[in-house]
Amino acid sequence: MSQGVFLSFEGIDGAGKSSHVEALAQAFRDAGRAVVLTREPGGTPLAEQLRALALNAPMDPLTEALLMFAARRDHLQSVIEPALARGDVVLCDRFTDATFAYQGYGRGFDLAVLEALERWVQTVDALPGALRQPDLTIWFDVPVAIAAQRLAGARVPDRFESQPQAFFQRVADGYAARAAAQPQRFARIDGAQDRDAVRAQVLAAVRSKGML
Ligand SMILES: Nc1ncnc2c1ncn2[C@@H]1O[C@H](COP(=O)(O)OP(=O)(O)O)[C@@H](O)[C@H]1O
Ligand SMILES: Cc1cn([C@H]2C[C@H](O)[C@@H](COP(=O)(O)OP(=O)(O)O)O2)c(=O)[nH]c1=O
Repeated sequence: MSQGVFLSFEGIDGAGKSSHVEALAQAFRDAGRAVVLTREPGGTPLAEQLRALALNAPMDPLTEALLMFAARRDHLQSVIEPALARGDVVLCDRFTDATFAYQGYGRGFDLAVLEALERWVQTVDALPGALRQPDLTIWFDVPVAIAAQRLAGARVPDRFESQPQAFFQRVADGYAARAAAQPQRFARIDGAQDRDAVRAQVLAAVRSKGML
């Protein structure tokens, strides 16, 4: 049986990540792997309900962080852990780095509290003494102005997408800080390139880790 693989995709809104998750899923399927394509917040019926609240209802930063982690716990227990136990490839559009980047750096919420919640939520039976983390995080790094340009007119903005560029600059700085702190887990993609170049860079990053 193959070993389970857990990949997450991160970046500010409009960075272009969602456009590439499906292409990568197909590459894994072509290589004979079973793929679970999922997203956060969301990925289970309960977590999708929490997503709708988190993205649309006004709330304070602690409530927002708790909803993100509540959704994550359900998602881990119901979808991600069973998939990894089966040996599947899990491709997750955002994971905990998004909580640090958006709630922590973007909203200015206490990073130590987020770390405590992360410990509670990502402690799983399969990993005694360790936390569940992605094996690889594909980080789409794009200047804030380019991401805003891509989003303009593309869809109706939610509570996050309607934030000012200064918010997204803090979120982007948050991703950069996390990537610098854990360089072995992050693959930085230059998301300002055209789609074909971005796709090639994503595939190369995954191949260089021996996952494909
Ligand atoms: N490399 C790219 N160049 C130009 N536009 C892009 C590129 N990648 C995605 N887009 C467009 O930018 C918008 C946001 O892309 P999306 O994949 O939804 O971003 P995200 O999931 O990171 O928010 C979409 O309209 C998409 O078609
Ligand atoms: C997972 C997660 C997402 N978010 C935000 C980032 C995005 O603005 C939003 C939804 O993410 P996403 O699914 O990437 O949005 P879209 O499909 O519209 O591109 O939720 C957080 O603030 N914290 C989190 O922990």
